[in-house]
Amino acid sequence: MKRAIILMLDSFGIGASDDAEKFGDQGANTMLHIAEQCALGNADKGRSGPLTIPNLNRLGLGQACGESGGVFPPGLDAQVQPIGNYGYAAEMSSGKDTPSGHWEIAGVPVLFDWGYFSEPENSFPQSLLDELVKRADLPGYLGNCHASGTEVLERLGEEHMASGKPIFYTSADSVFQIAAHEETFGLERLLELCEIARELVDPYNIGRVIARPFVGNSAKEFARTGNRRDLSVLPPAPTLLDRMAEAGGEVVSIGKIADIYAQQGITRKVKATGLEGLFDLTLSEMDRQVDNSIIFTNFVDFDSAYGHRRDVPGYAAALEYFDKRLPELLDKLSEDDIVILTADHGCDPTWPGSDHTREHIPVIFYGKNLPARNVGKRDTFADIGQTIADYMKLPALEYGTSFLQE
Ligand SMILES: O=P(O)(O)O[C@H]1O[C@H](CO)[C@@H](O)[C@H]1O
Ligand SMILES: [Mn+2]
Ligand SMILES: [Mn+2]
Repeated sequence: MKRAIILMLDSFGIGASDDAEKFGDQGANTMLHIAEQCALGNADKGRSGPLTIPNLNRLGLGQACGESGGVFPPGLDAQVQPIGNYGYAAEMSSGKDTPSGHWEIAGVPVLFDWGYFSEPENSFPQSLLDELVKRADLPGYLGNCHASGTEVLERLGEEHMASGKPIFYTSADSVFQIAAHEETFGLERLLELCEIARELVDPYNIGRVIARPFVGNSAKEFARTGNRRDLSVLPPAPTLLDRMAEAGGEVVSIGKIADIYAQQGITRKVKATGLEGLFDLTLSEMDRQVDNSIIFTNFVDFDSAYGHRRDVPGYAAALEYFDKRLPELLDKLSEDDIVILTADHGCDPTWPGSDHTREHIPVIFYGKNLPARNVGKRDTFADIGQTIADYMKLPALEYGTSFLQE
């Protein structure tokens, strides 16, 4: 049995890339800064002490982070001999967003520029808003600004409930986000509204419309639910996932993977909420023992619950939880399975603002028969997809170099 299990730790960057300055992110380093804050005793909420991720470190994560940013993350054992292939990759794509990162990993970098709604206030064109109000028969809208998704709920959630006007907001990413109450506005209605918005933002070249349903009765109680939906444009070319599906293999999407690839190349789709649920589902999908398959999980909480919220102890605790469970997953590997641990961009919780950070991502491959080594700096995330394509004996992708051939 031969499978590639891809564990995408959404936003887990390991050091600013050479072009980070262009994004205002020079010096950002999600992993290093979390480890530093933990080592300093500044992340003792709900957890304590140095960042404890021995299993990830054994695969080569500490070394990869050290090589990427020039500083070995404090608290991790620098003497450990990695058992994985480890390195780091820079992004070729123009943006530091989720689809760009995911598609490039699967061999399809985004070489064009996305459209952005860059004005902090009155962010959306009036004609777009008017059309959306008309087509979706809305009493109006709230927001129309750049915002953090949790702050905007605190600020406008109650007014939304009282008026029935949905909350429109965006960020530094190419997104049109719509927050609405699951019960008072209705989940179905929110999803329909997002479908209309998707059509209307196409001419603006916007990567995603995101439905952000929430529940709760007052500003203090509002909580976003697992019913988030990402309506993405199609990847510009076939990805690793399409290659696998065309070759008759199985491609399992766990979490938001299918949404991010706009359902392309996915043969099976399962969902769960939260780190624990996503981890459990990854294990149960592995238990199905389907030969010639890709099992691809997006662990979104690292990004949405901790990175964007600038929550260092939360991010650290999530990494430690993930690390603790990793041996269960490694125990399920057959002789020919490989596990890939990576990310799609950074979201340094010590960085100003609430946006992503332009960073290198970890490139960690582990398989029982894969000799451990340092694969160094990779010039594109696509090296990950190309290496998987090579390992799974799929036709070569257009971008990326397989490090199995080096
Ligand atoms: O602040 P929240 O709603 O989590 O939004 C974040 O999530 C979006 C998609 O990843 C990003 O564009 C960023 O705006
Ligand atoms: Mn992401
Ligand atoms: Mn994000």
